Order: sequence, then C-alpha cells, then structure tokens
Amino acid sequence: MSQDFKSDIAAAFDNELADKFNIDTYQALVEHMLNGVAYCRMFYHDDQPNDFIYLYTNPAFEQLTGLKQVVGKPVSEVIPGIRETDPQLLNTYSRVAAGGKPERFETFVESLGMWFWISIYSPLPEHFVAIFDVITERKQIELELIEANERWSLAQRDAAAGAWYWDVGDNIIYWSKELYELFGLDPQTATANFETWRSIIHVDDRQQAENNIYQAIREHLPLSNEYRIITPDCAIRWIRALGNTSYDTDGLPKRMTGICLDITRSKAVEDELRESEARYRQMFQANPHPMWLYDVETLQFLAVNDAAIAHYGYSEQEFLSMTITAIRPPKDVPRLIDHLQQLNGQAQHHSGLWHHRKKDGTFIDVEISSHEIEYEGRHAKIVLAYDVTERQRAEQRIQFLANFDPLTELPNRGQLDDHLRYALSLAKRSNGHLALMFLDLDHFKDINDTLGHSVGDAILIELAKRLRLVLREEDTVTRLGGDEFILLLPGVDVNGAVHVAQKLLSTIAEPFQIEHYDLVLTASIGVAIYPADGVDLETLSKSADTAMYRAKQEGRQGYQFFTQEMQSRSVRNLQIVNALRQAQQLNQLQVYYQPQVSIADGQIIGAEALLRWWHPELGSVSPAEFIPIAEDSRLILSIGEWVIRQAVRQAKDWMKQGFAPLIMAVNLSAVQFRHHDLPALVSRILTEENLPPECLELELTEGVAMHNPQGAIAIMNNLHARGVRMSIDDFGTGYSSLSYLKKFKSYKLKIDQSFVRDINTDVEDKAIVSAIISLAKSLGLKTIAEGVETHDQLSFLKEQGCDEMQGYLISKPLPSDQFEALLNTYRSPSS
Ligand SMILES: Nc1nc2c(ncn2[C@@H]2O[C@@H]3COP(=O)(O)O[C@H]4[C@@H](O)[C@H](n5cnc6c(=O)[nH]c(N)nc65)O[C@@H]4COP(=O)(O)O[C@H]3[C@H]2O)c(=O)[nH]1
Repeated sequence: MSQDFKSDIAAAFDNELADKFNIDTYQALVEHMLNGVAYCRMFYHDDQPNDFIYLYTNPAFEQLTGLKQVVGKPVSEVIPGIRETDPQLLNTYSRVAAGGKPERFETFVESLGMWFWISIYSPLPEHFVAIFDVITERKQIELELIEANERWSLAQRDAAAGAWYWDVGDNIIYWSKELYELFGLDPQTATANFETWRSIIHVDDRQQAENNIYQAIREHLPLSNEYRIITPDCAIRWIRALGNTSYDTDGLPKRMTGICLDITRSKAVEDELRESEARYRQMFQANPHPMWLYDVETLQFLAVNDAAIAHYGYSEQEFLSMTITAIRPPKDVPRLIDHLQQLNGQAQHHSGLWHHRKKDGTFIDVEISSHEIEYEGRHAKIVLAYDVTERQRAEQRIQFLANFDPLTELPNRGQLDDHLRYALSLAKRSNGHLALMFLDLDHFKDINDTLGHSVGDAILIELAKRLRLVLREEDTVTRLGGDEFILLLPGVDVNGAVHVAQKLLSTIAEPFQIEHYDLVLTASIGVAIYPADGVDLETLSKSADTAMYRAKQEGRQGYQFFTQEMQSRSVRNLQIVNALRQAQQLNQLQVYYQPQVSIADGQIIGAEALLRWWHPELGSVSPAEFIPIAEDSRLILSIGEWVIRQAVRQAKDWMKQGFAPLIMAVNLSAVQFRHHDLPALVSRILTEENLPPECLELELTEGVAMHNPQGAIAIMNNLHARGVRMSIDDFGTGYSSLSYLKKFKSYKLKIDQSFVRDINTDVEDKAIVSAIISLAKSLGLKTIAEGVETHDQLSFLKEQGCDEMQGYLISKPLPSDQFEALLNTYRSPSS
C-alpha cells in the first residue's frame, strides 16, 4: 500500500480509529479480495449528489471493471455520461454516504454495459465504500433462463399444455403454472400431488388413467394417457398426458416428466368426424336405395349397401368379385365403357338413366347419380341408384292413357280432335269431303246389367277390332266412353258413308261369342258429312250425334244422315231437357187421371195416371215428347218416382173419401223398370202412403218387357211377390213371344189405341184386336182397350169379350178434383 493511500486513509478516518486498525492486515485483505472495492467521496452541488471521487480502489476493481488509474479522479471523468445514464446509482451512493444504512443490490450500469452486484456502506459522512462483483455473465444466464421459461410458458399456453415433473422416489410433484391453469386450479390453494390430480379426473376415466401411468413405468414405455377432467366450474376437458420415465442404475424409476395437453377441441372435432363418418356410413349402408362404390380404373365393386344386395339379388361377396359391367345388359356394356371414358377426369358428379340387369335376369330402369371420391386410397366413384322401372312404366302408361282408350286401345278423343283438325284442313284445301260417324250399340246397358261388365268389356274390345278391320288405314276410330264410338273417314262423301255404314252394321250383326254366350248386337249410326253438316269439329260432332239420336229414335239398328229438320229437333230437345231439370222444383208437373171402366157393367174400376207439364214459355208439352227426353237424360227416375207417389197418395185419398177402391195404373218407363231399386221403391211408397199393393198397377210397354225378357221376368216376379199388379201396355206393337208372355207376371194386356182407332173400318185391326183378346183369354189375362172414342168401338170390344176400356168416350185424362167430380156424377155409357 502506498504512502499516499495511508495518508488518505488517515485523512478519511478518525486518527484514533486508524491507529487501532492493523493497516497491513486490512490492506492485505482488501488487496486480495476477488470483489472489487472502491472507497469514494461524494460531492454535492446545490445539496444534490453531483459526482464522487475515487479515493481508493483495489486491484480487483481494475480487473473487474477494466477502469484504470481511477484514484483521485471523479467518476464523471472515469465513466463519462454516468450521471445521465445511471442517475439511480449516484442517488443510492449519495443516500448511503449521507448516513443511510448499508445497501446491497444488483444493478446494470448502462454506461459500462455491465451487471454489478454492489454492497455499500458509509464509513464516514459523505464517504462510501462500494464492494462489488461483476455478475454480467450470471445475469445473462439468468435472463436467458427467464426468457427460456417465458418462451416455454408461452409455448405451453399456445399449445394449451402444461408441464409436470414427478420425482418418483420422493413422490414430489411439480406442475407448471400452465398446468394449474389447464386443470382449472389455483396454484395458491391447490397442491400439486396425486390426490389433487385424481380428484379432478372424471370418475369413469380415473382408474384407467392411473393404470396407464403404472404400466408405462413398469414396461419402460413412454406414457400416453387420455382422460377427462372436471374443472371447478364443472366443465369437462379432455387431457392428453405424454411423458417419459428415467430410471436409476438399479432400474428403479427416478422421475417422470412430461406435458399435459388440452385436447378437448380436437376430441370434439374427432367426435364430430366420427359422427359424420358414422352418418355417412349410415346413409350408405341404411339407404333404402341401392348404393355402391367402384374403382374407377378396374371398375371393380369396392363396397355395396344392403339395398343393393336386396335389390339386385347378388350377395356382398358376389358383388365384390364383380365389375360394374356385370349388372348391365350385355348390349349396353360398350356404351357404358364409352361413357366412362368420356367422363374420365371430366365430371366429378354425374347422373343419368340406365338399364340394369339383376341376378335373376330381369331388367330394370335406374336413375344413377355418381360422385368421384377417394376411397381407401383408391380413385373411386360412389353411386346411388333409384329404381325407376315402375315410374317409367307408369309414365308410359300415363302417356298411353293420355292418347288411347285403355280398354280398346283405340286412340282417344284428344287424338281424334287432332286427326279431325288435320283432315278438315286437307278437305278445305282440296274442296273435298269427310264423314264423321257416331256409332252407339243398341241396348248395350242391358248386357252390362244382366251379363256383367266383363262381358260388356269383351264385346267392346271385339267390336273395336271389327271396326278397325272395316275401316281404312287413314280412318280414325275412337271410343268416346261406354259403347259410343266416333269414326272419322277423311275423303268420304255421302255415297262412301252409306257404304261404310252398311259394312259397319253388318260386321256388328255377326254374333259375338263371349264366354259361353252367343250374343247378337245391333248399333245405331249417325252420319255427318263435311262441309254440308258442319265445317268445324264442333258442329260436325253435334250433327253426327243428332243423327245418331235420330237413328235410335227410328227404332235403332240402322244409320241416319244428319238433316236440317234434325237440327231444329235437337235444339228443341236441348230446350226441353234444360227446362225439365227444373220442372219438378218449380211445380210445373201435374198428374191427370183417366178413368178405366169395366165394359161388362160400365163401372169405373180404375184410373191411369198420366203426367202433364206446363211450362211458362214452352206451354203445355206432351208427355209423348218429353218422356223420351226425360228417359235419355235419366231425369225420368226422379220424375217417375214422384208420379208413383202422387198417384198412390191420390188413390189412398179417394179411398179415404169413401169411393169404391180403384186400381191406380201408373206408366213405367224402361229406365225406371231396369233400375235395381224399383221393387223396393214401390214397396216403400206403398207402405208410406198406406195403400194396399193390389191397388197399384204398373204399366210396362211390350217393347220394354220383350227387350230383355229374362230380366223383365225377374223384376216382374219381384214386384208380383210384393203384391203389385202389372199390365203390358201398347200390346200388339211389339213382338211378344207367347212363351214369355206366359211367364210374365202381368194380369192384363192393354190393346194399343192404334188398333182401336180403326177397329170398325180396318179389317186387319179388327182381326188383331180379336186375336189379342182371345190370346189373353187363353192365357188367363184380362184385356183393356185404350183410345176408345166411340160407341161403335165399344160395341165391337164388348162383342169380342174385351174386359175394360178407357178413352175419350168416357173421359179425357182429368186433374184430380175433376176426376173426383166425375166419380160423383158418373153414369156408365151403356146404362
Ligand atoms: N187420341 C186419344 N188419345 C187418348 C185417348 N184416351 C187416352 N188417350 C191418350 O193416350 C195416352 C195413353 O197413355 P199411354 O199409352 O200410356 O202413353 C203415354 C205414356 O207412354 C207416356 N206417359 C204419360 N204419363 C207418363 C208417366 O207418368 N210416366 C211414364 N213413364 N210415361 C208417361 O206418355 C204417353 C202419352 O201420354 P198422353 O199424352 O197423356 O196420352 C195418353 C192419353 O192422354 C183417346 O180416346 N184418344
């Protein structure tokens, strides 16, 4: 130690103190210290620490700081700028030098770029001793460690991970703060140990999680554990724990370290994936439509669903050993290959209609939709097949039904319209002709009613064939419905139409052999010719229809050409039918009664109910005109029922009034007679009106009875069994067979007035009337003559033994009140 130093020390320290010190010892101590030592004096400016001067430094000072020959120099000179860069250092020194307590601290001295550990104390006022060490290296390591920790911490956080360490021997567990976070635990309150860990694990996973740890240790395997934890806020979190164990030389586990990862999200994604995979699998496997996957290169089936197996009849094994060409009709295979080649790499998605072949050889129509996918590493296509065979058939059927009559397979009305339009345009251009015919089978309804619809259908089918055979290729025959046919004959005039109509009638007249029946049919044909009877579809149709109606009226089994007279008739018919529809509601109908008298004693024994209709515009319309129209429109059913009820009620009323019981005769039309409900209806009315059935007589025309005698017999039997009387009206006009006449349950024949009219002058009529009367007698039937107007007629009838008569000679048909008056005042003409 230099002399200067000694004197300095002496100056700095109290002399006494200095003397007591063993300076040499002290010097040796300080000079050899590894820590730097600096003895300094503070300087102040305006009471603020401003600078300090180095009074002494030891050799370590220079080694550690690199600052040389500093003693006697102010620090502002030794380390220029220190006052600005490290003001806190100056402050600390000053604080201690000012009599403060010793201080120890670590600081970075910016101006030197070094970290210092410094311990200072003040031996004298305004003096301080700084003992220091440079700790830059340690600090750097520390900082790096902190940074590394932070990085690790960040990494843990980013990876939603937490680290753990388990000293197996001492059973000490360390959890990173991120792991605490992951577990939802507070490091302040929760302790890292097995118990805590166990307590947060889902009870279902706890045992397995523990077992996995012990197994990993036992078998020297890396730990891979997955379990659920329940966080304090009751959330479920999936954890994956990964770890490794280190062992001591004896093979005993020393420690296990690892991380825990929060895999809740990836688990959820996994679950979703699994679910969606399951959904897709389900959609494939349980799809009600056939589905399969095939290899795009080899065309080999890779997978098939149950519906494909069920639908195509191949087992799964069979499918998987086949290519998709096996389910195609052989002739389609080249087209398929061609199609697939065209598609190759072009369309991801494709749909189309194909024929497929099932295992049993049947062919089906399928709508295919396919999509390219990657399947088990292969370039594949997934295919969905809709079997549209039925739909296709239905469509074809609908197509057919839209154009053809399903029963006869003849073109329908729609097609006829098209053909007619075309034929009309040709005829117009060439000033040509065409014929339109309406053809209707006579009494076809009776065949349906009595022999059944299957026989009726078979007749229509056979008839359609016959019609086609008669007609030319360019003609069109259409079934309008029921037994009505329309025939279009382009280029045919009146002569041609006559020829065709005759041919048609004769082909229809050929017996139809259906089942075990031999049926003879007739038809009525109405003909309209372009341009005379119409120049468009509508008028021609109307004309032909009207002509056919006339053919029916004219006794059927023939043809009629349309005439102008028919035209006005049909207009009148239309008027009547429209007015008749409302006649009942508007009370325009009334029943008149014509007395029927016993020729023997001249007594009124019965009355015939006759319908009257008075219309405000049409006036009084004769039943002879409106009844056939009512029959055609079937209005007769309700009107006829009304007449029966009125007549029955009237008869009962007269009985109640005390008149001798009369037999009330009511006309029945063919439509009423054939209606299945007739017998029951009649009984019902009689019961409701309380009239004995034998007081009612139903008049049935000979024509109606003979049209279908078997059917008539059955109905008559039924009515007879109910006690109702029946008579045959207009007798002599039809062609009654004696054998049937015997079987009819009628009790009276009514001689038609056409025979009665000229009975006194016409020999033939005389003979007919005599014959009818004797025939009736031989059959045990009564006779009544209608239209008796003269005493001569009456005398002849009486002579011949006719039982009863009615006619103007006695009275015209009368309204009920006038009939009543007649009953009161009546005197027999013979009396
Ligand atoms: N020239 C002449 N005619 C006489 C004489 N006595 C009666 N008549 C008429 O002869 C027709 C007899 O009736 P019908 O033969 O059953 O013929 C009836 C019958 O077939 C039908 N009809 C009338 N009312 C009904 C009914 O309520 N239901 C049904 N289904 N048909 C009826 O209308 C036809 C015509 O009836 P109406 O015009 O009332 O004509 C009646 C009657 O008024 C006479 O001495 N001289």
